[in-house]
Amino acid sequence: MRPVGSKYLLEQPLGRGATGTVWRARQRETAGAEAAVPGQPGETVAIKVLKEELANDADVVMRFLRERSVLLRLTHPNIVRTRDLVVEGDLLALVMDLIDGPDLHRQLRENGPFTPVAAALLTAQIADALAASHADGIVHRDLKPANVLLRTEADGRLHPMLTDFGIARLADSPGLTRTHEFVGTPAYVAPESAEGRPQTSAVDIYGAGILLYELVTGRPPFAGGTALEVLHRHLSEEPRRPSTVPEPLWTVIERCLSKEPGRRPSAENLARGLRVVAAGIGVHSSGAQIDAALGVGALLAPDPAPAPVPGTPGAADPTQVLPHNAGGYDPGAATSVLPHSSGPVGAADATSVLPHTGAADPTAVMPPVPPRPDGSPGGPGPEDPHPWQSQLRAARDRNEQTQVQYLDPGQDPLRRRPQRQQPPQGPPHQGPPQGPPQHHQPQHHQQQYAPQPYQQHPQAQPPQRQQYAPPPPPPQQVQPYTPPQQPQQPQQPQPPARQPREPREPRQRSANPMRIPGLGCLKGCLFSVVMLFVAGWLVWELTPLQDWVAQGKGYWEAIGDGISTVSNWISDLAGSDSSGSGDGGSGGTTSGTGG
Ligand SMILES: Nc1ncnc2c1ncn2[C@@H]1O[C@H](COP(=O)(O)OP(=O)(O)OP(=O)(O)O)[C@@H](O)[C@H]1O
Repeated sequence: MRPVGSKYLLEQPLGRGATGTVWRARQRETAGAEAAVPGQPGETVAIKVLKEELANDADVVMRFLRERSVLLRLTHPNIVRTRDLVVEGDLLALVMDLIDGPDLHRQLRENGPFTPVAAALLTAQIADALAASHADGIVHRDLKPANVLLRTEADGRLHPMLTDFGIARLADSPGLTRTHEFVGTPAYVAPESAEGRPQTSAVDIYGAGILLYELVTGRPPFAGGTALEVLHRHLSEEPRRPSTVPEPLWTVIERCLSKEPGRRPSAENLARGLRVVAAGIGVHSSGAQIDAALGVGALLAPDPAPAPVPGTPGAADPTQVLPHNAGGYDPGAATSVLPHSSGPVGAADATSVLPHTGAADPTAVMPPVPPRPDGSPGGPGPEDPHPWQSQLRAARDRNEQTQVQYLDPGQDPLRRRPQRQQPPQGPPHQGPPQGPPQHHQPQHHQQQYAPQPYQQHPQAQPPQRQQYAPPPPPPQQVQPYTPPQQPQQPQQPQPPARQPREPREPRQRSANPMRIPGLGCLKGCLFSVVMLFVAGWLVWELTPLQDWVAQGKGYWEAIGDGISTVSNWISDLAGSDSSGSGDGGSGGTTSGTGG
């Protein structure tokens, strides 16, 4: 057990993410006034120990200290409370309430999609949490199912709690972004983040829209073979409505996923709209509730003053106390996806950071941008392309290094998620199924909400408690990936031609020289002939065959002679035995006379 400061003891790792490892820990002594929750000795807590790369970055430490008060004051029934922040030597840690329950990502994998009503009500609670944090000027920036923990209430209901608030913000260090390594969750990245445009709290609404879509269908709307393909789809493709999603719920999802941040609803309006939708799509909904749900679009007004994300182009940072960076930080460098260091981490899935070679889930390590030709560390200058564009180029140079695929959760020892059936080796999932009736509808799991098939939607499936089996990948519908236009960019290098296969080593034969593979083979035949030859020679030499042949005897005659010789020899032997027993002294004479 490792101490964290003087007040906490790490007991057991609970899981590992891109920014650090979360531990179950125990409080040793009551924390001081600097902690939001002093706690009691013996109390169990969760502690996120930030990765060394973050802890060793002076800018992150500064930000950690500066934002301490912001993080500690953020309290809401749907937000995991940060109790304390520990800075000790090389260690940065966030002490949180321990939530005994799975995260939403795991819940989805184990139980399949939610019913539309359950998904709407759950997302409404997440929107409540966002509304509270946005009102405080805090943008989450990494909203996804893995960051929603589910606490089981006394009555069995699942209570969602948003976690990892401020982590993206802490990790958004100029020092780290200067190294040009980015980690992100492409499946949940808002178009403006992917493009490096100014970001506001609307990025969280986009994330909520993706999450809501995933809750009802079992998978995010934009997937692809590589992280870059996924990002490109966020920028260029409109999501398609799966037949299982009721119309009013689709109106909400569509507005959240608007490419234009200004069209997305505020978190508060999103929460309200989702509750109206949930009330209007149930089996017991009244006519008025149904009408209200159908008119939900009117409720989804955008936020007139969205909270800006500090450090993104054009965004002011209202909480800025210290100079953003003494080292000439280019804000443009921090605006891609969640910046972070490198390193393969357990997958699972969603936020998982995956090995460069591998592939996995909608989360991947963005490839590091190579240093500049002049050998400098590679920090972007004012004329340089946006980091994401550099990422594009680097990834294409590296060819397939940024591939993302679903990672077998069984390979992730930390998550220990159940095996997810991989779709057969077909094209990656390209969005929701559409068009003609589907034969493989995802099975909804019901949670604690009443199953309420949507009355307006004849195709809505009744929820069933069944083992989740993801639907097979729908037919490919996306155009081949083309990177964004870049007039100033030199011609992108073509991916290297496929290397010819190395010649195989000659096949190794068995080391056993005596092995006869079969009589049909030449070796076996030769060996058999040799054996017969040797056996014949031995018979010729060791038997009286030569004599018989010399005497010109026939075969049967020779056999008869042989038999009589043997029988004589036996009878002589028997005679000598009996005379030997009757007269021991004359035994030798009898034998000699007979001979
Ligand atoms: N307060 C908590 N109580 C109990 N378990 C937690 C708590 N916070 C996180 N966990 C668990 O720890 C694991 C790792 O959490 P973490 O937030 O590091 O992962 P992540 O969200 O996948 O990664 P990322 O850092 O990229 O967001 C998750 O499986 C989560 O369920």
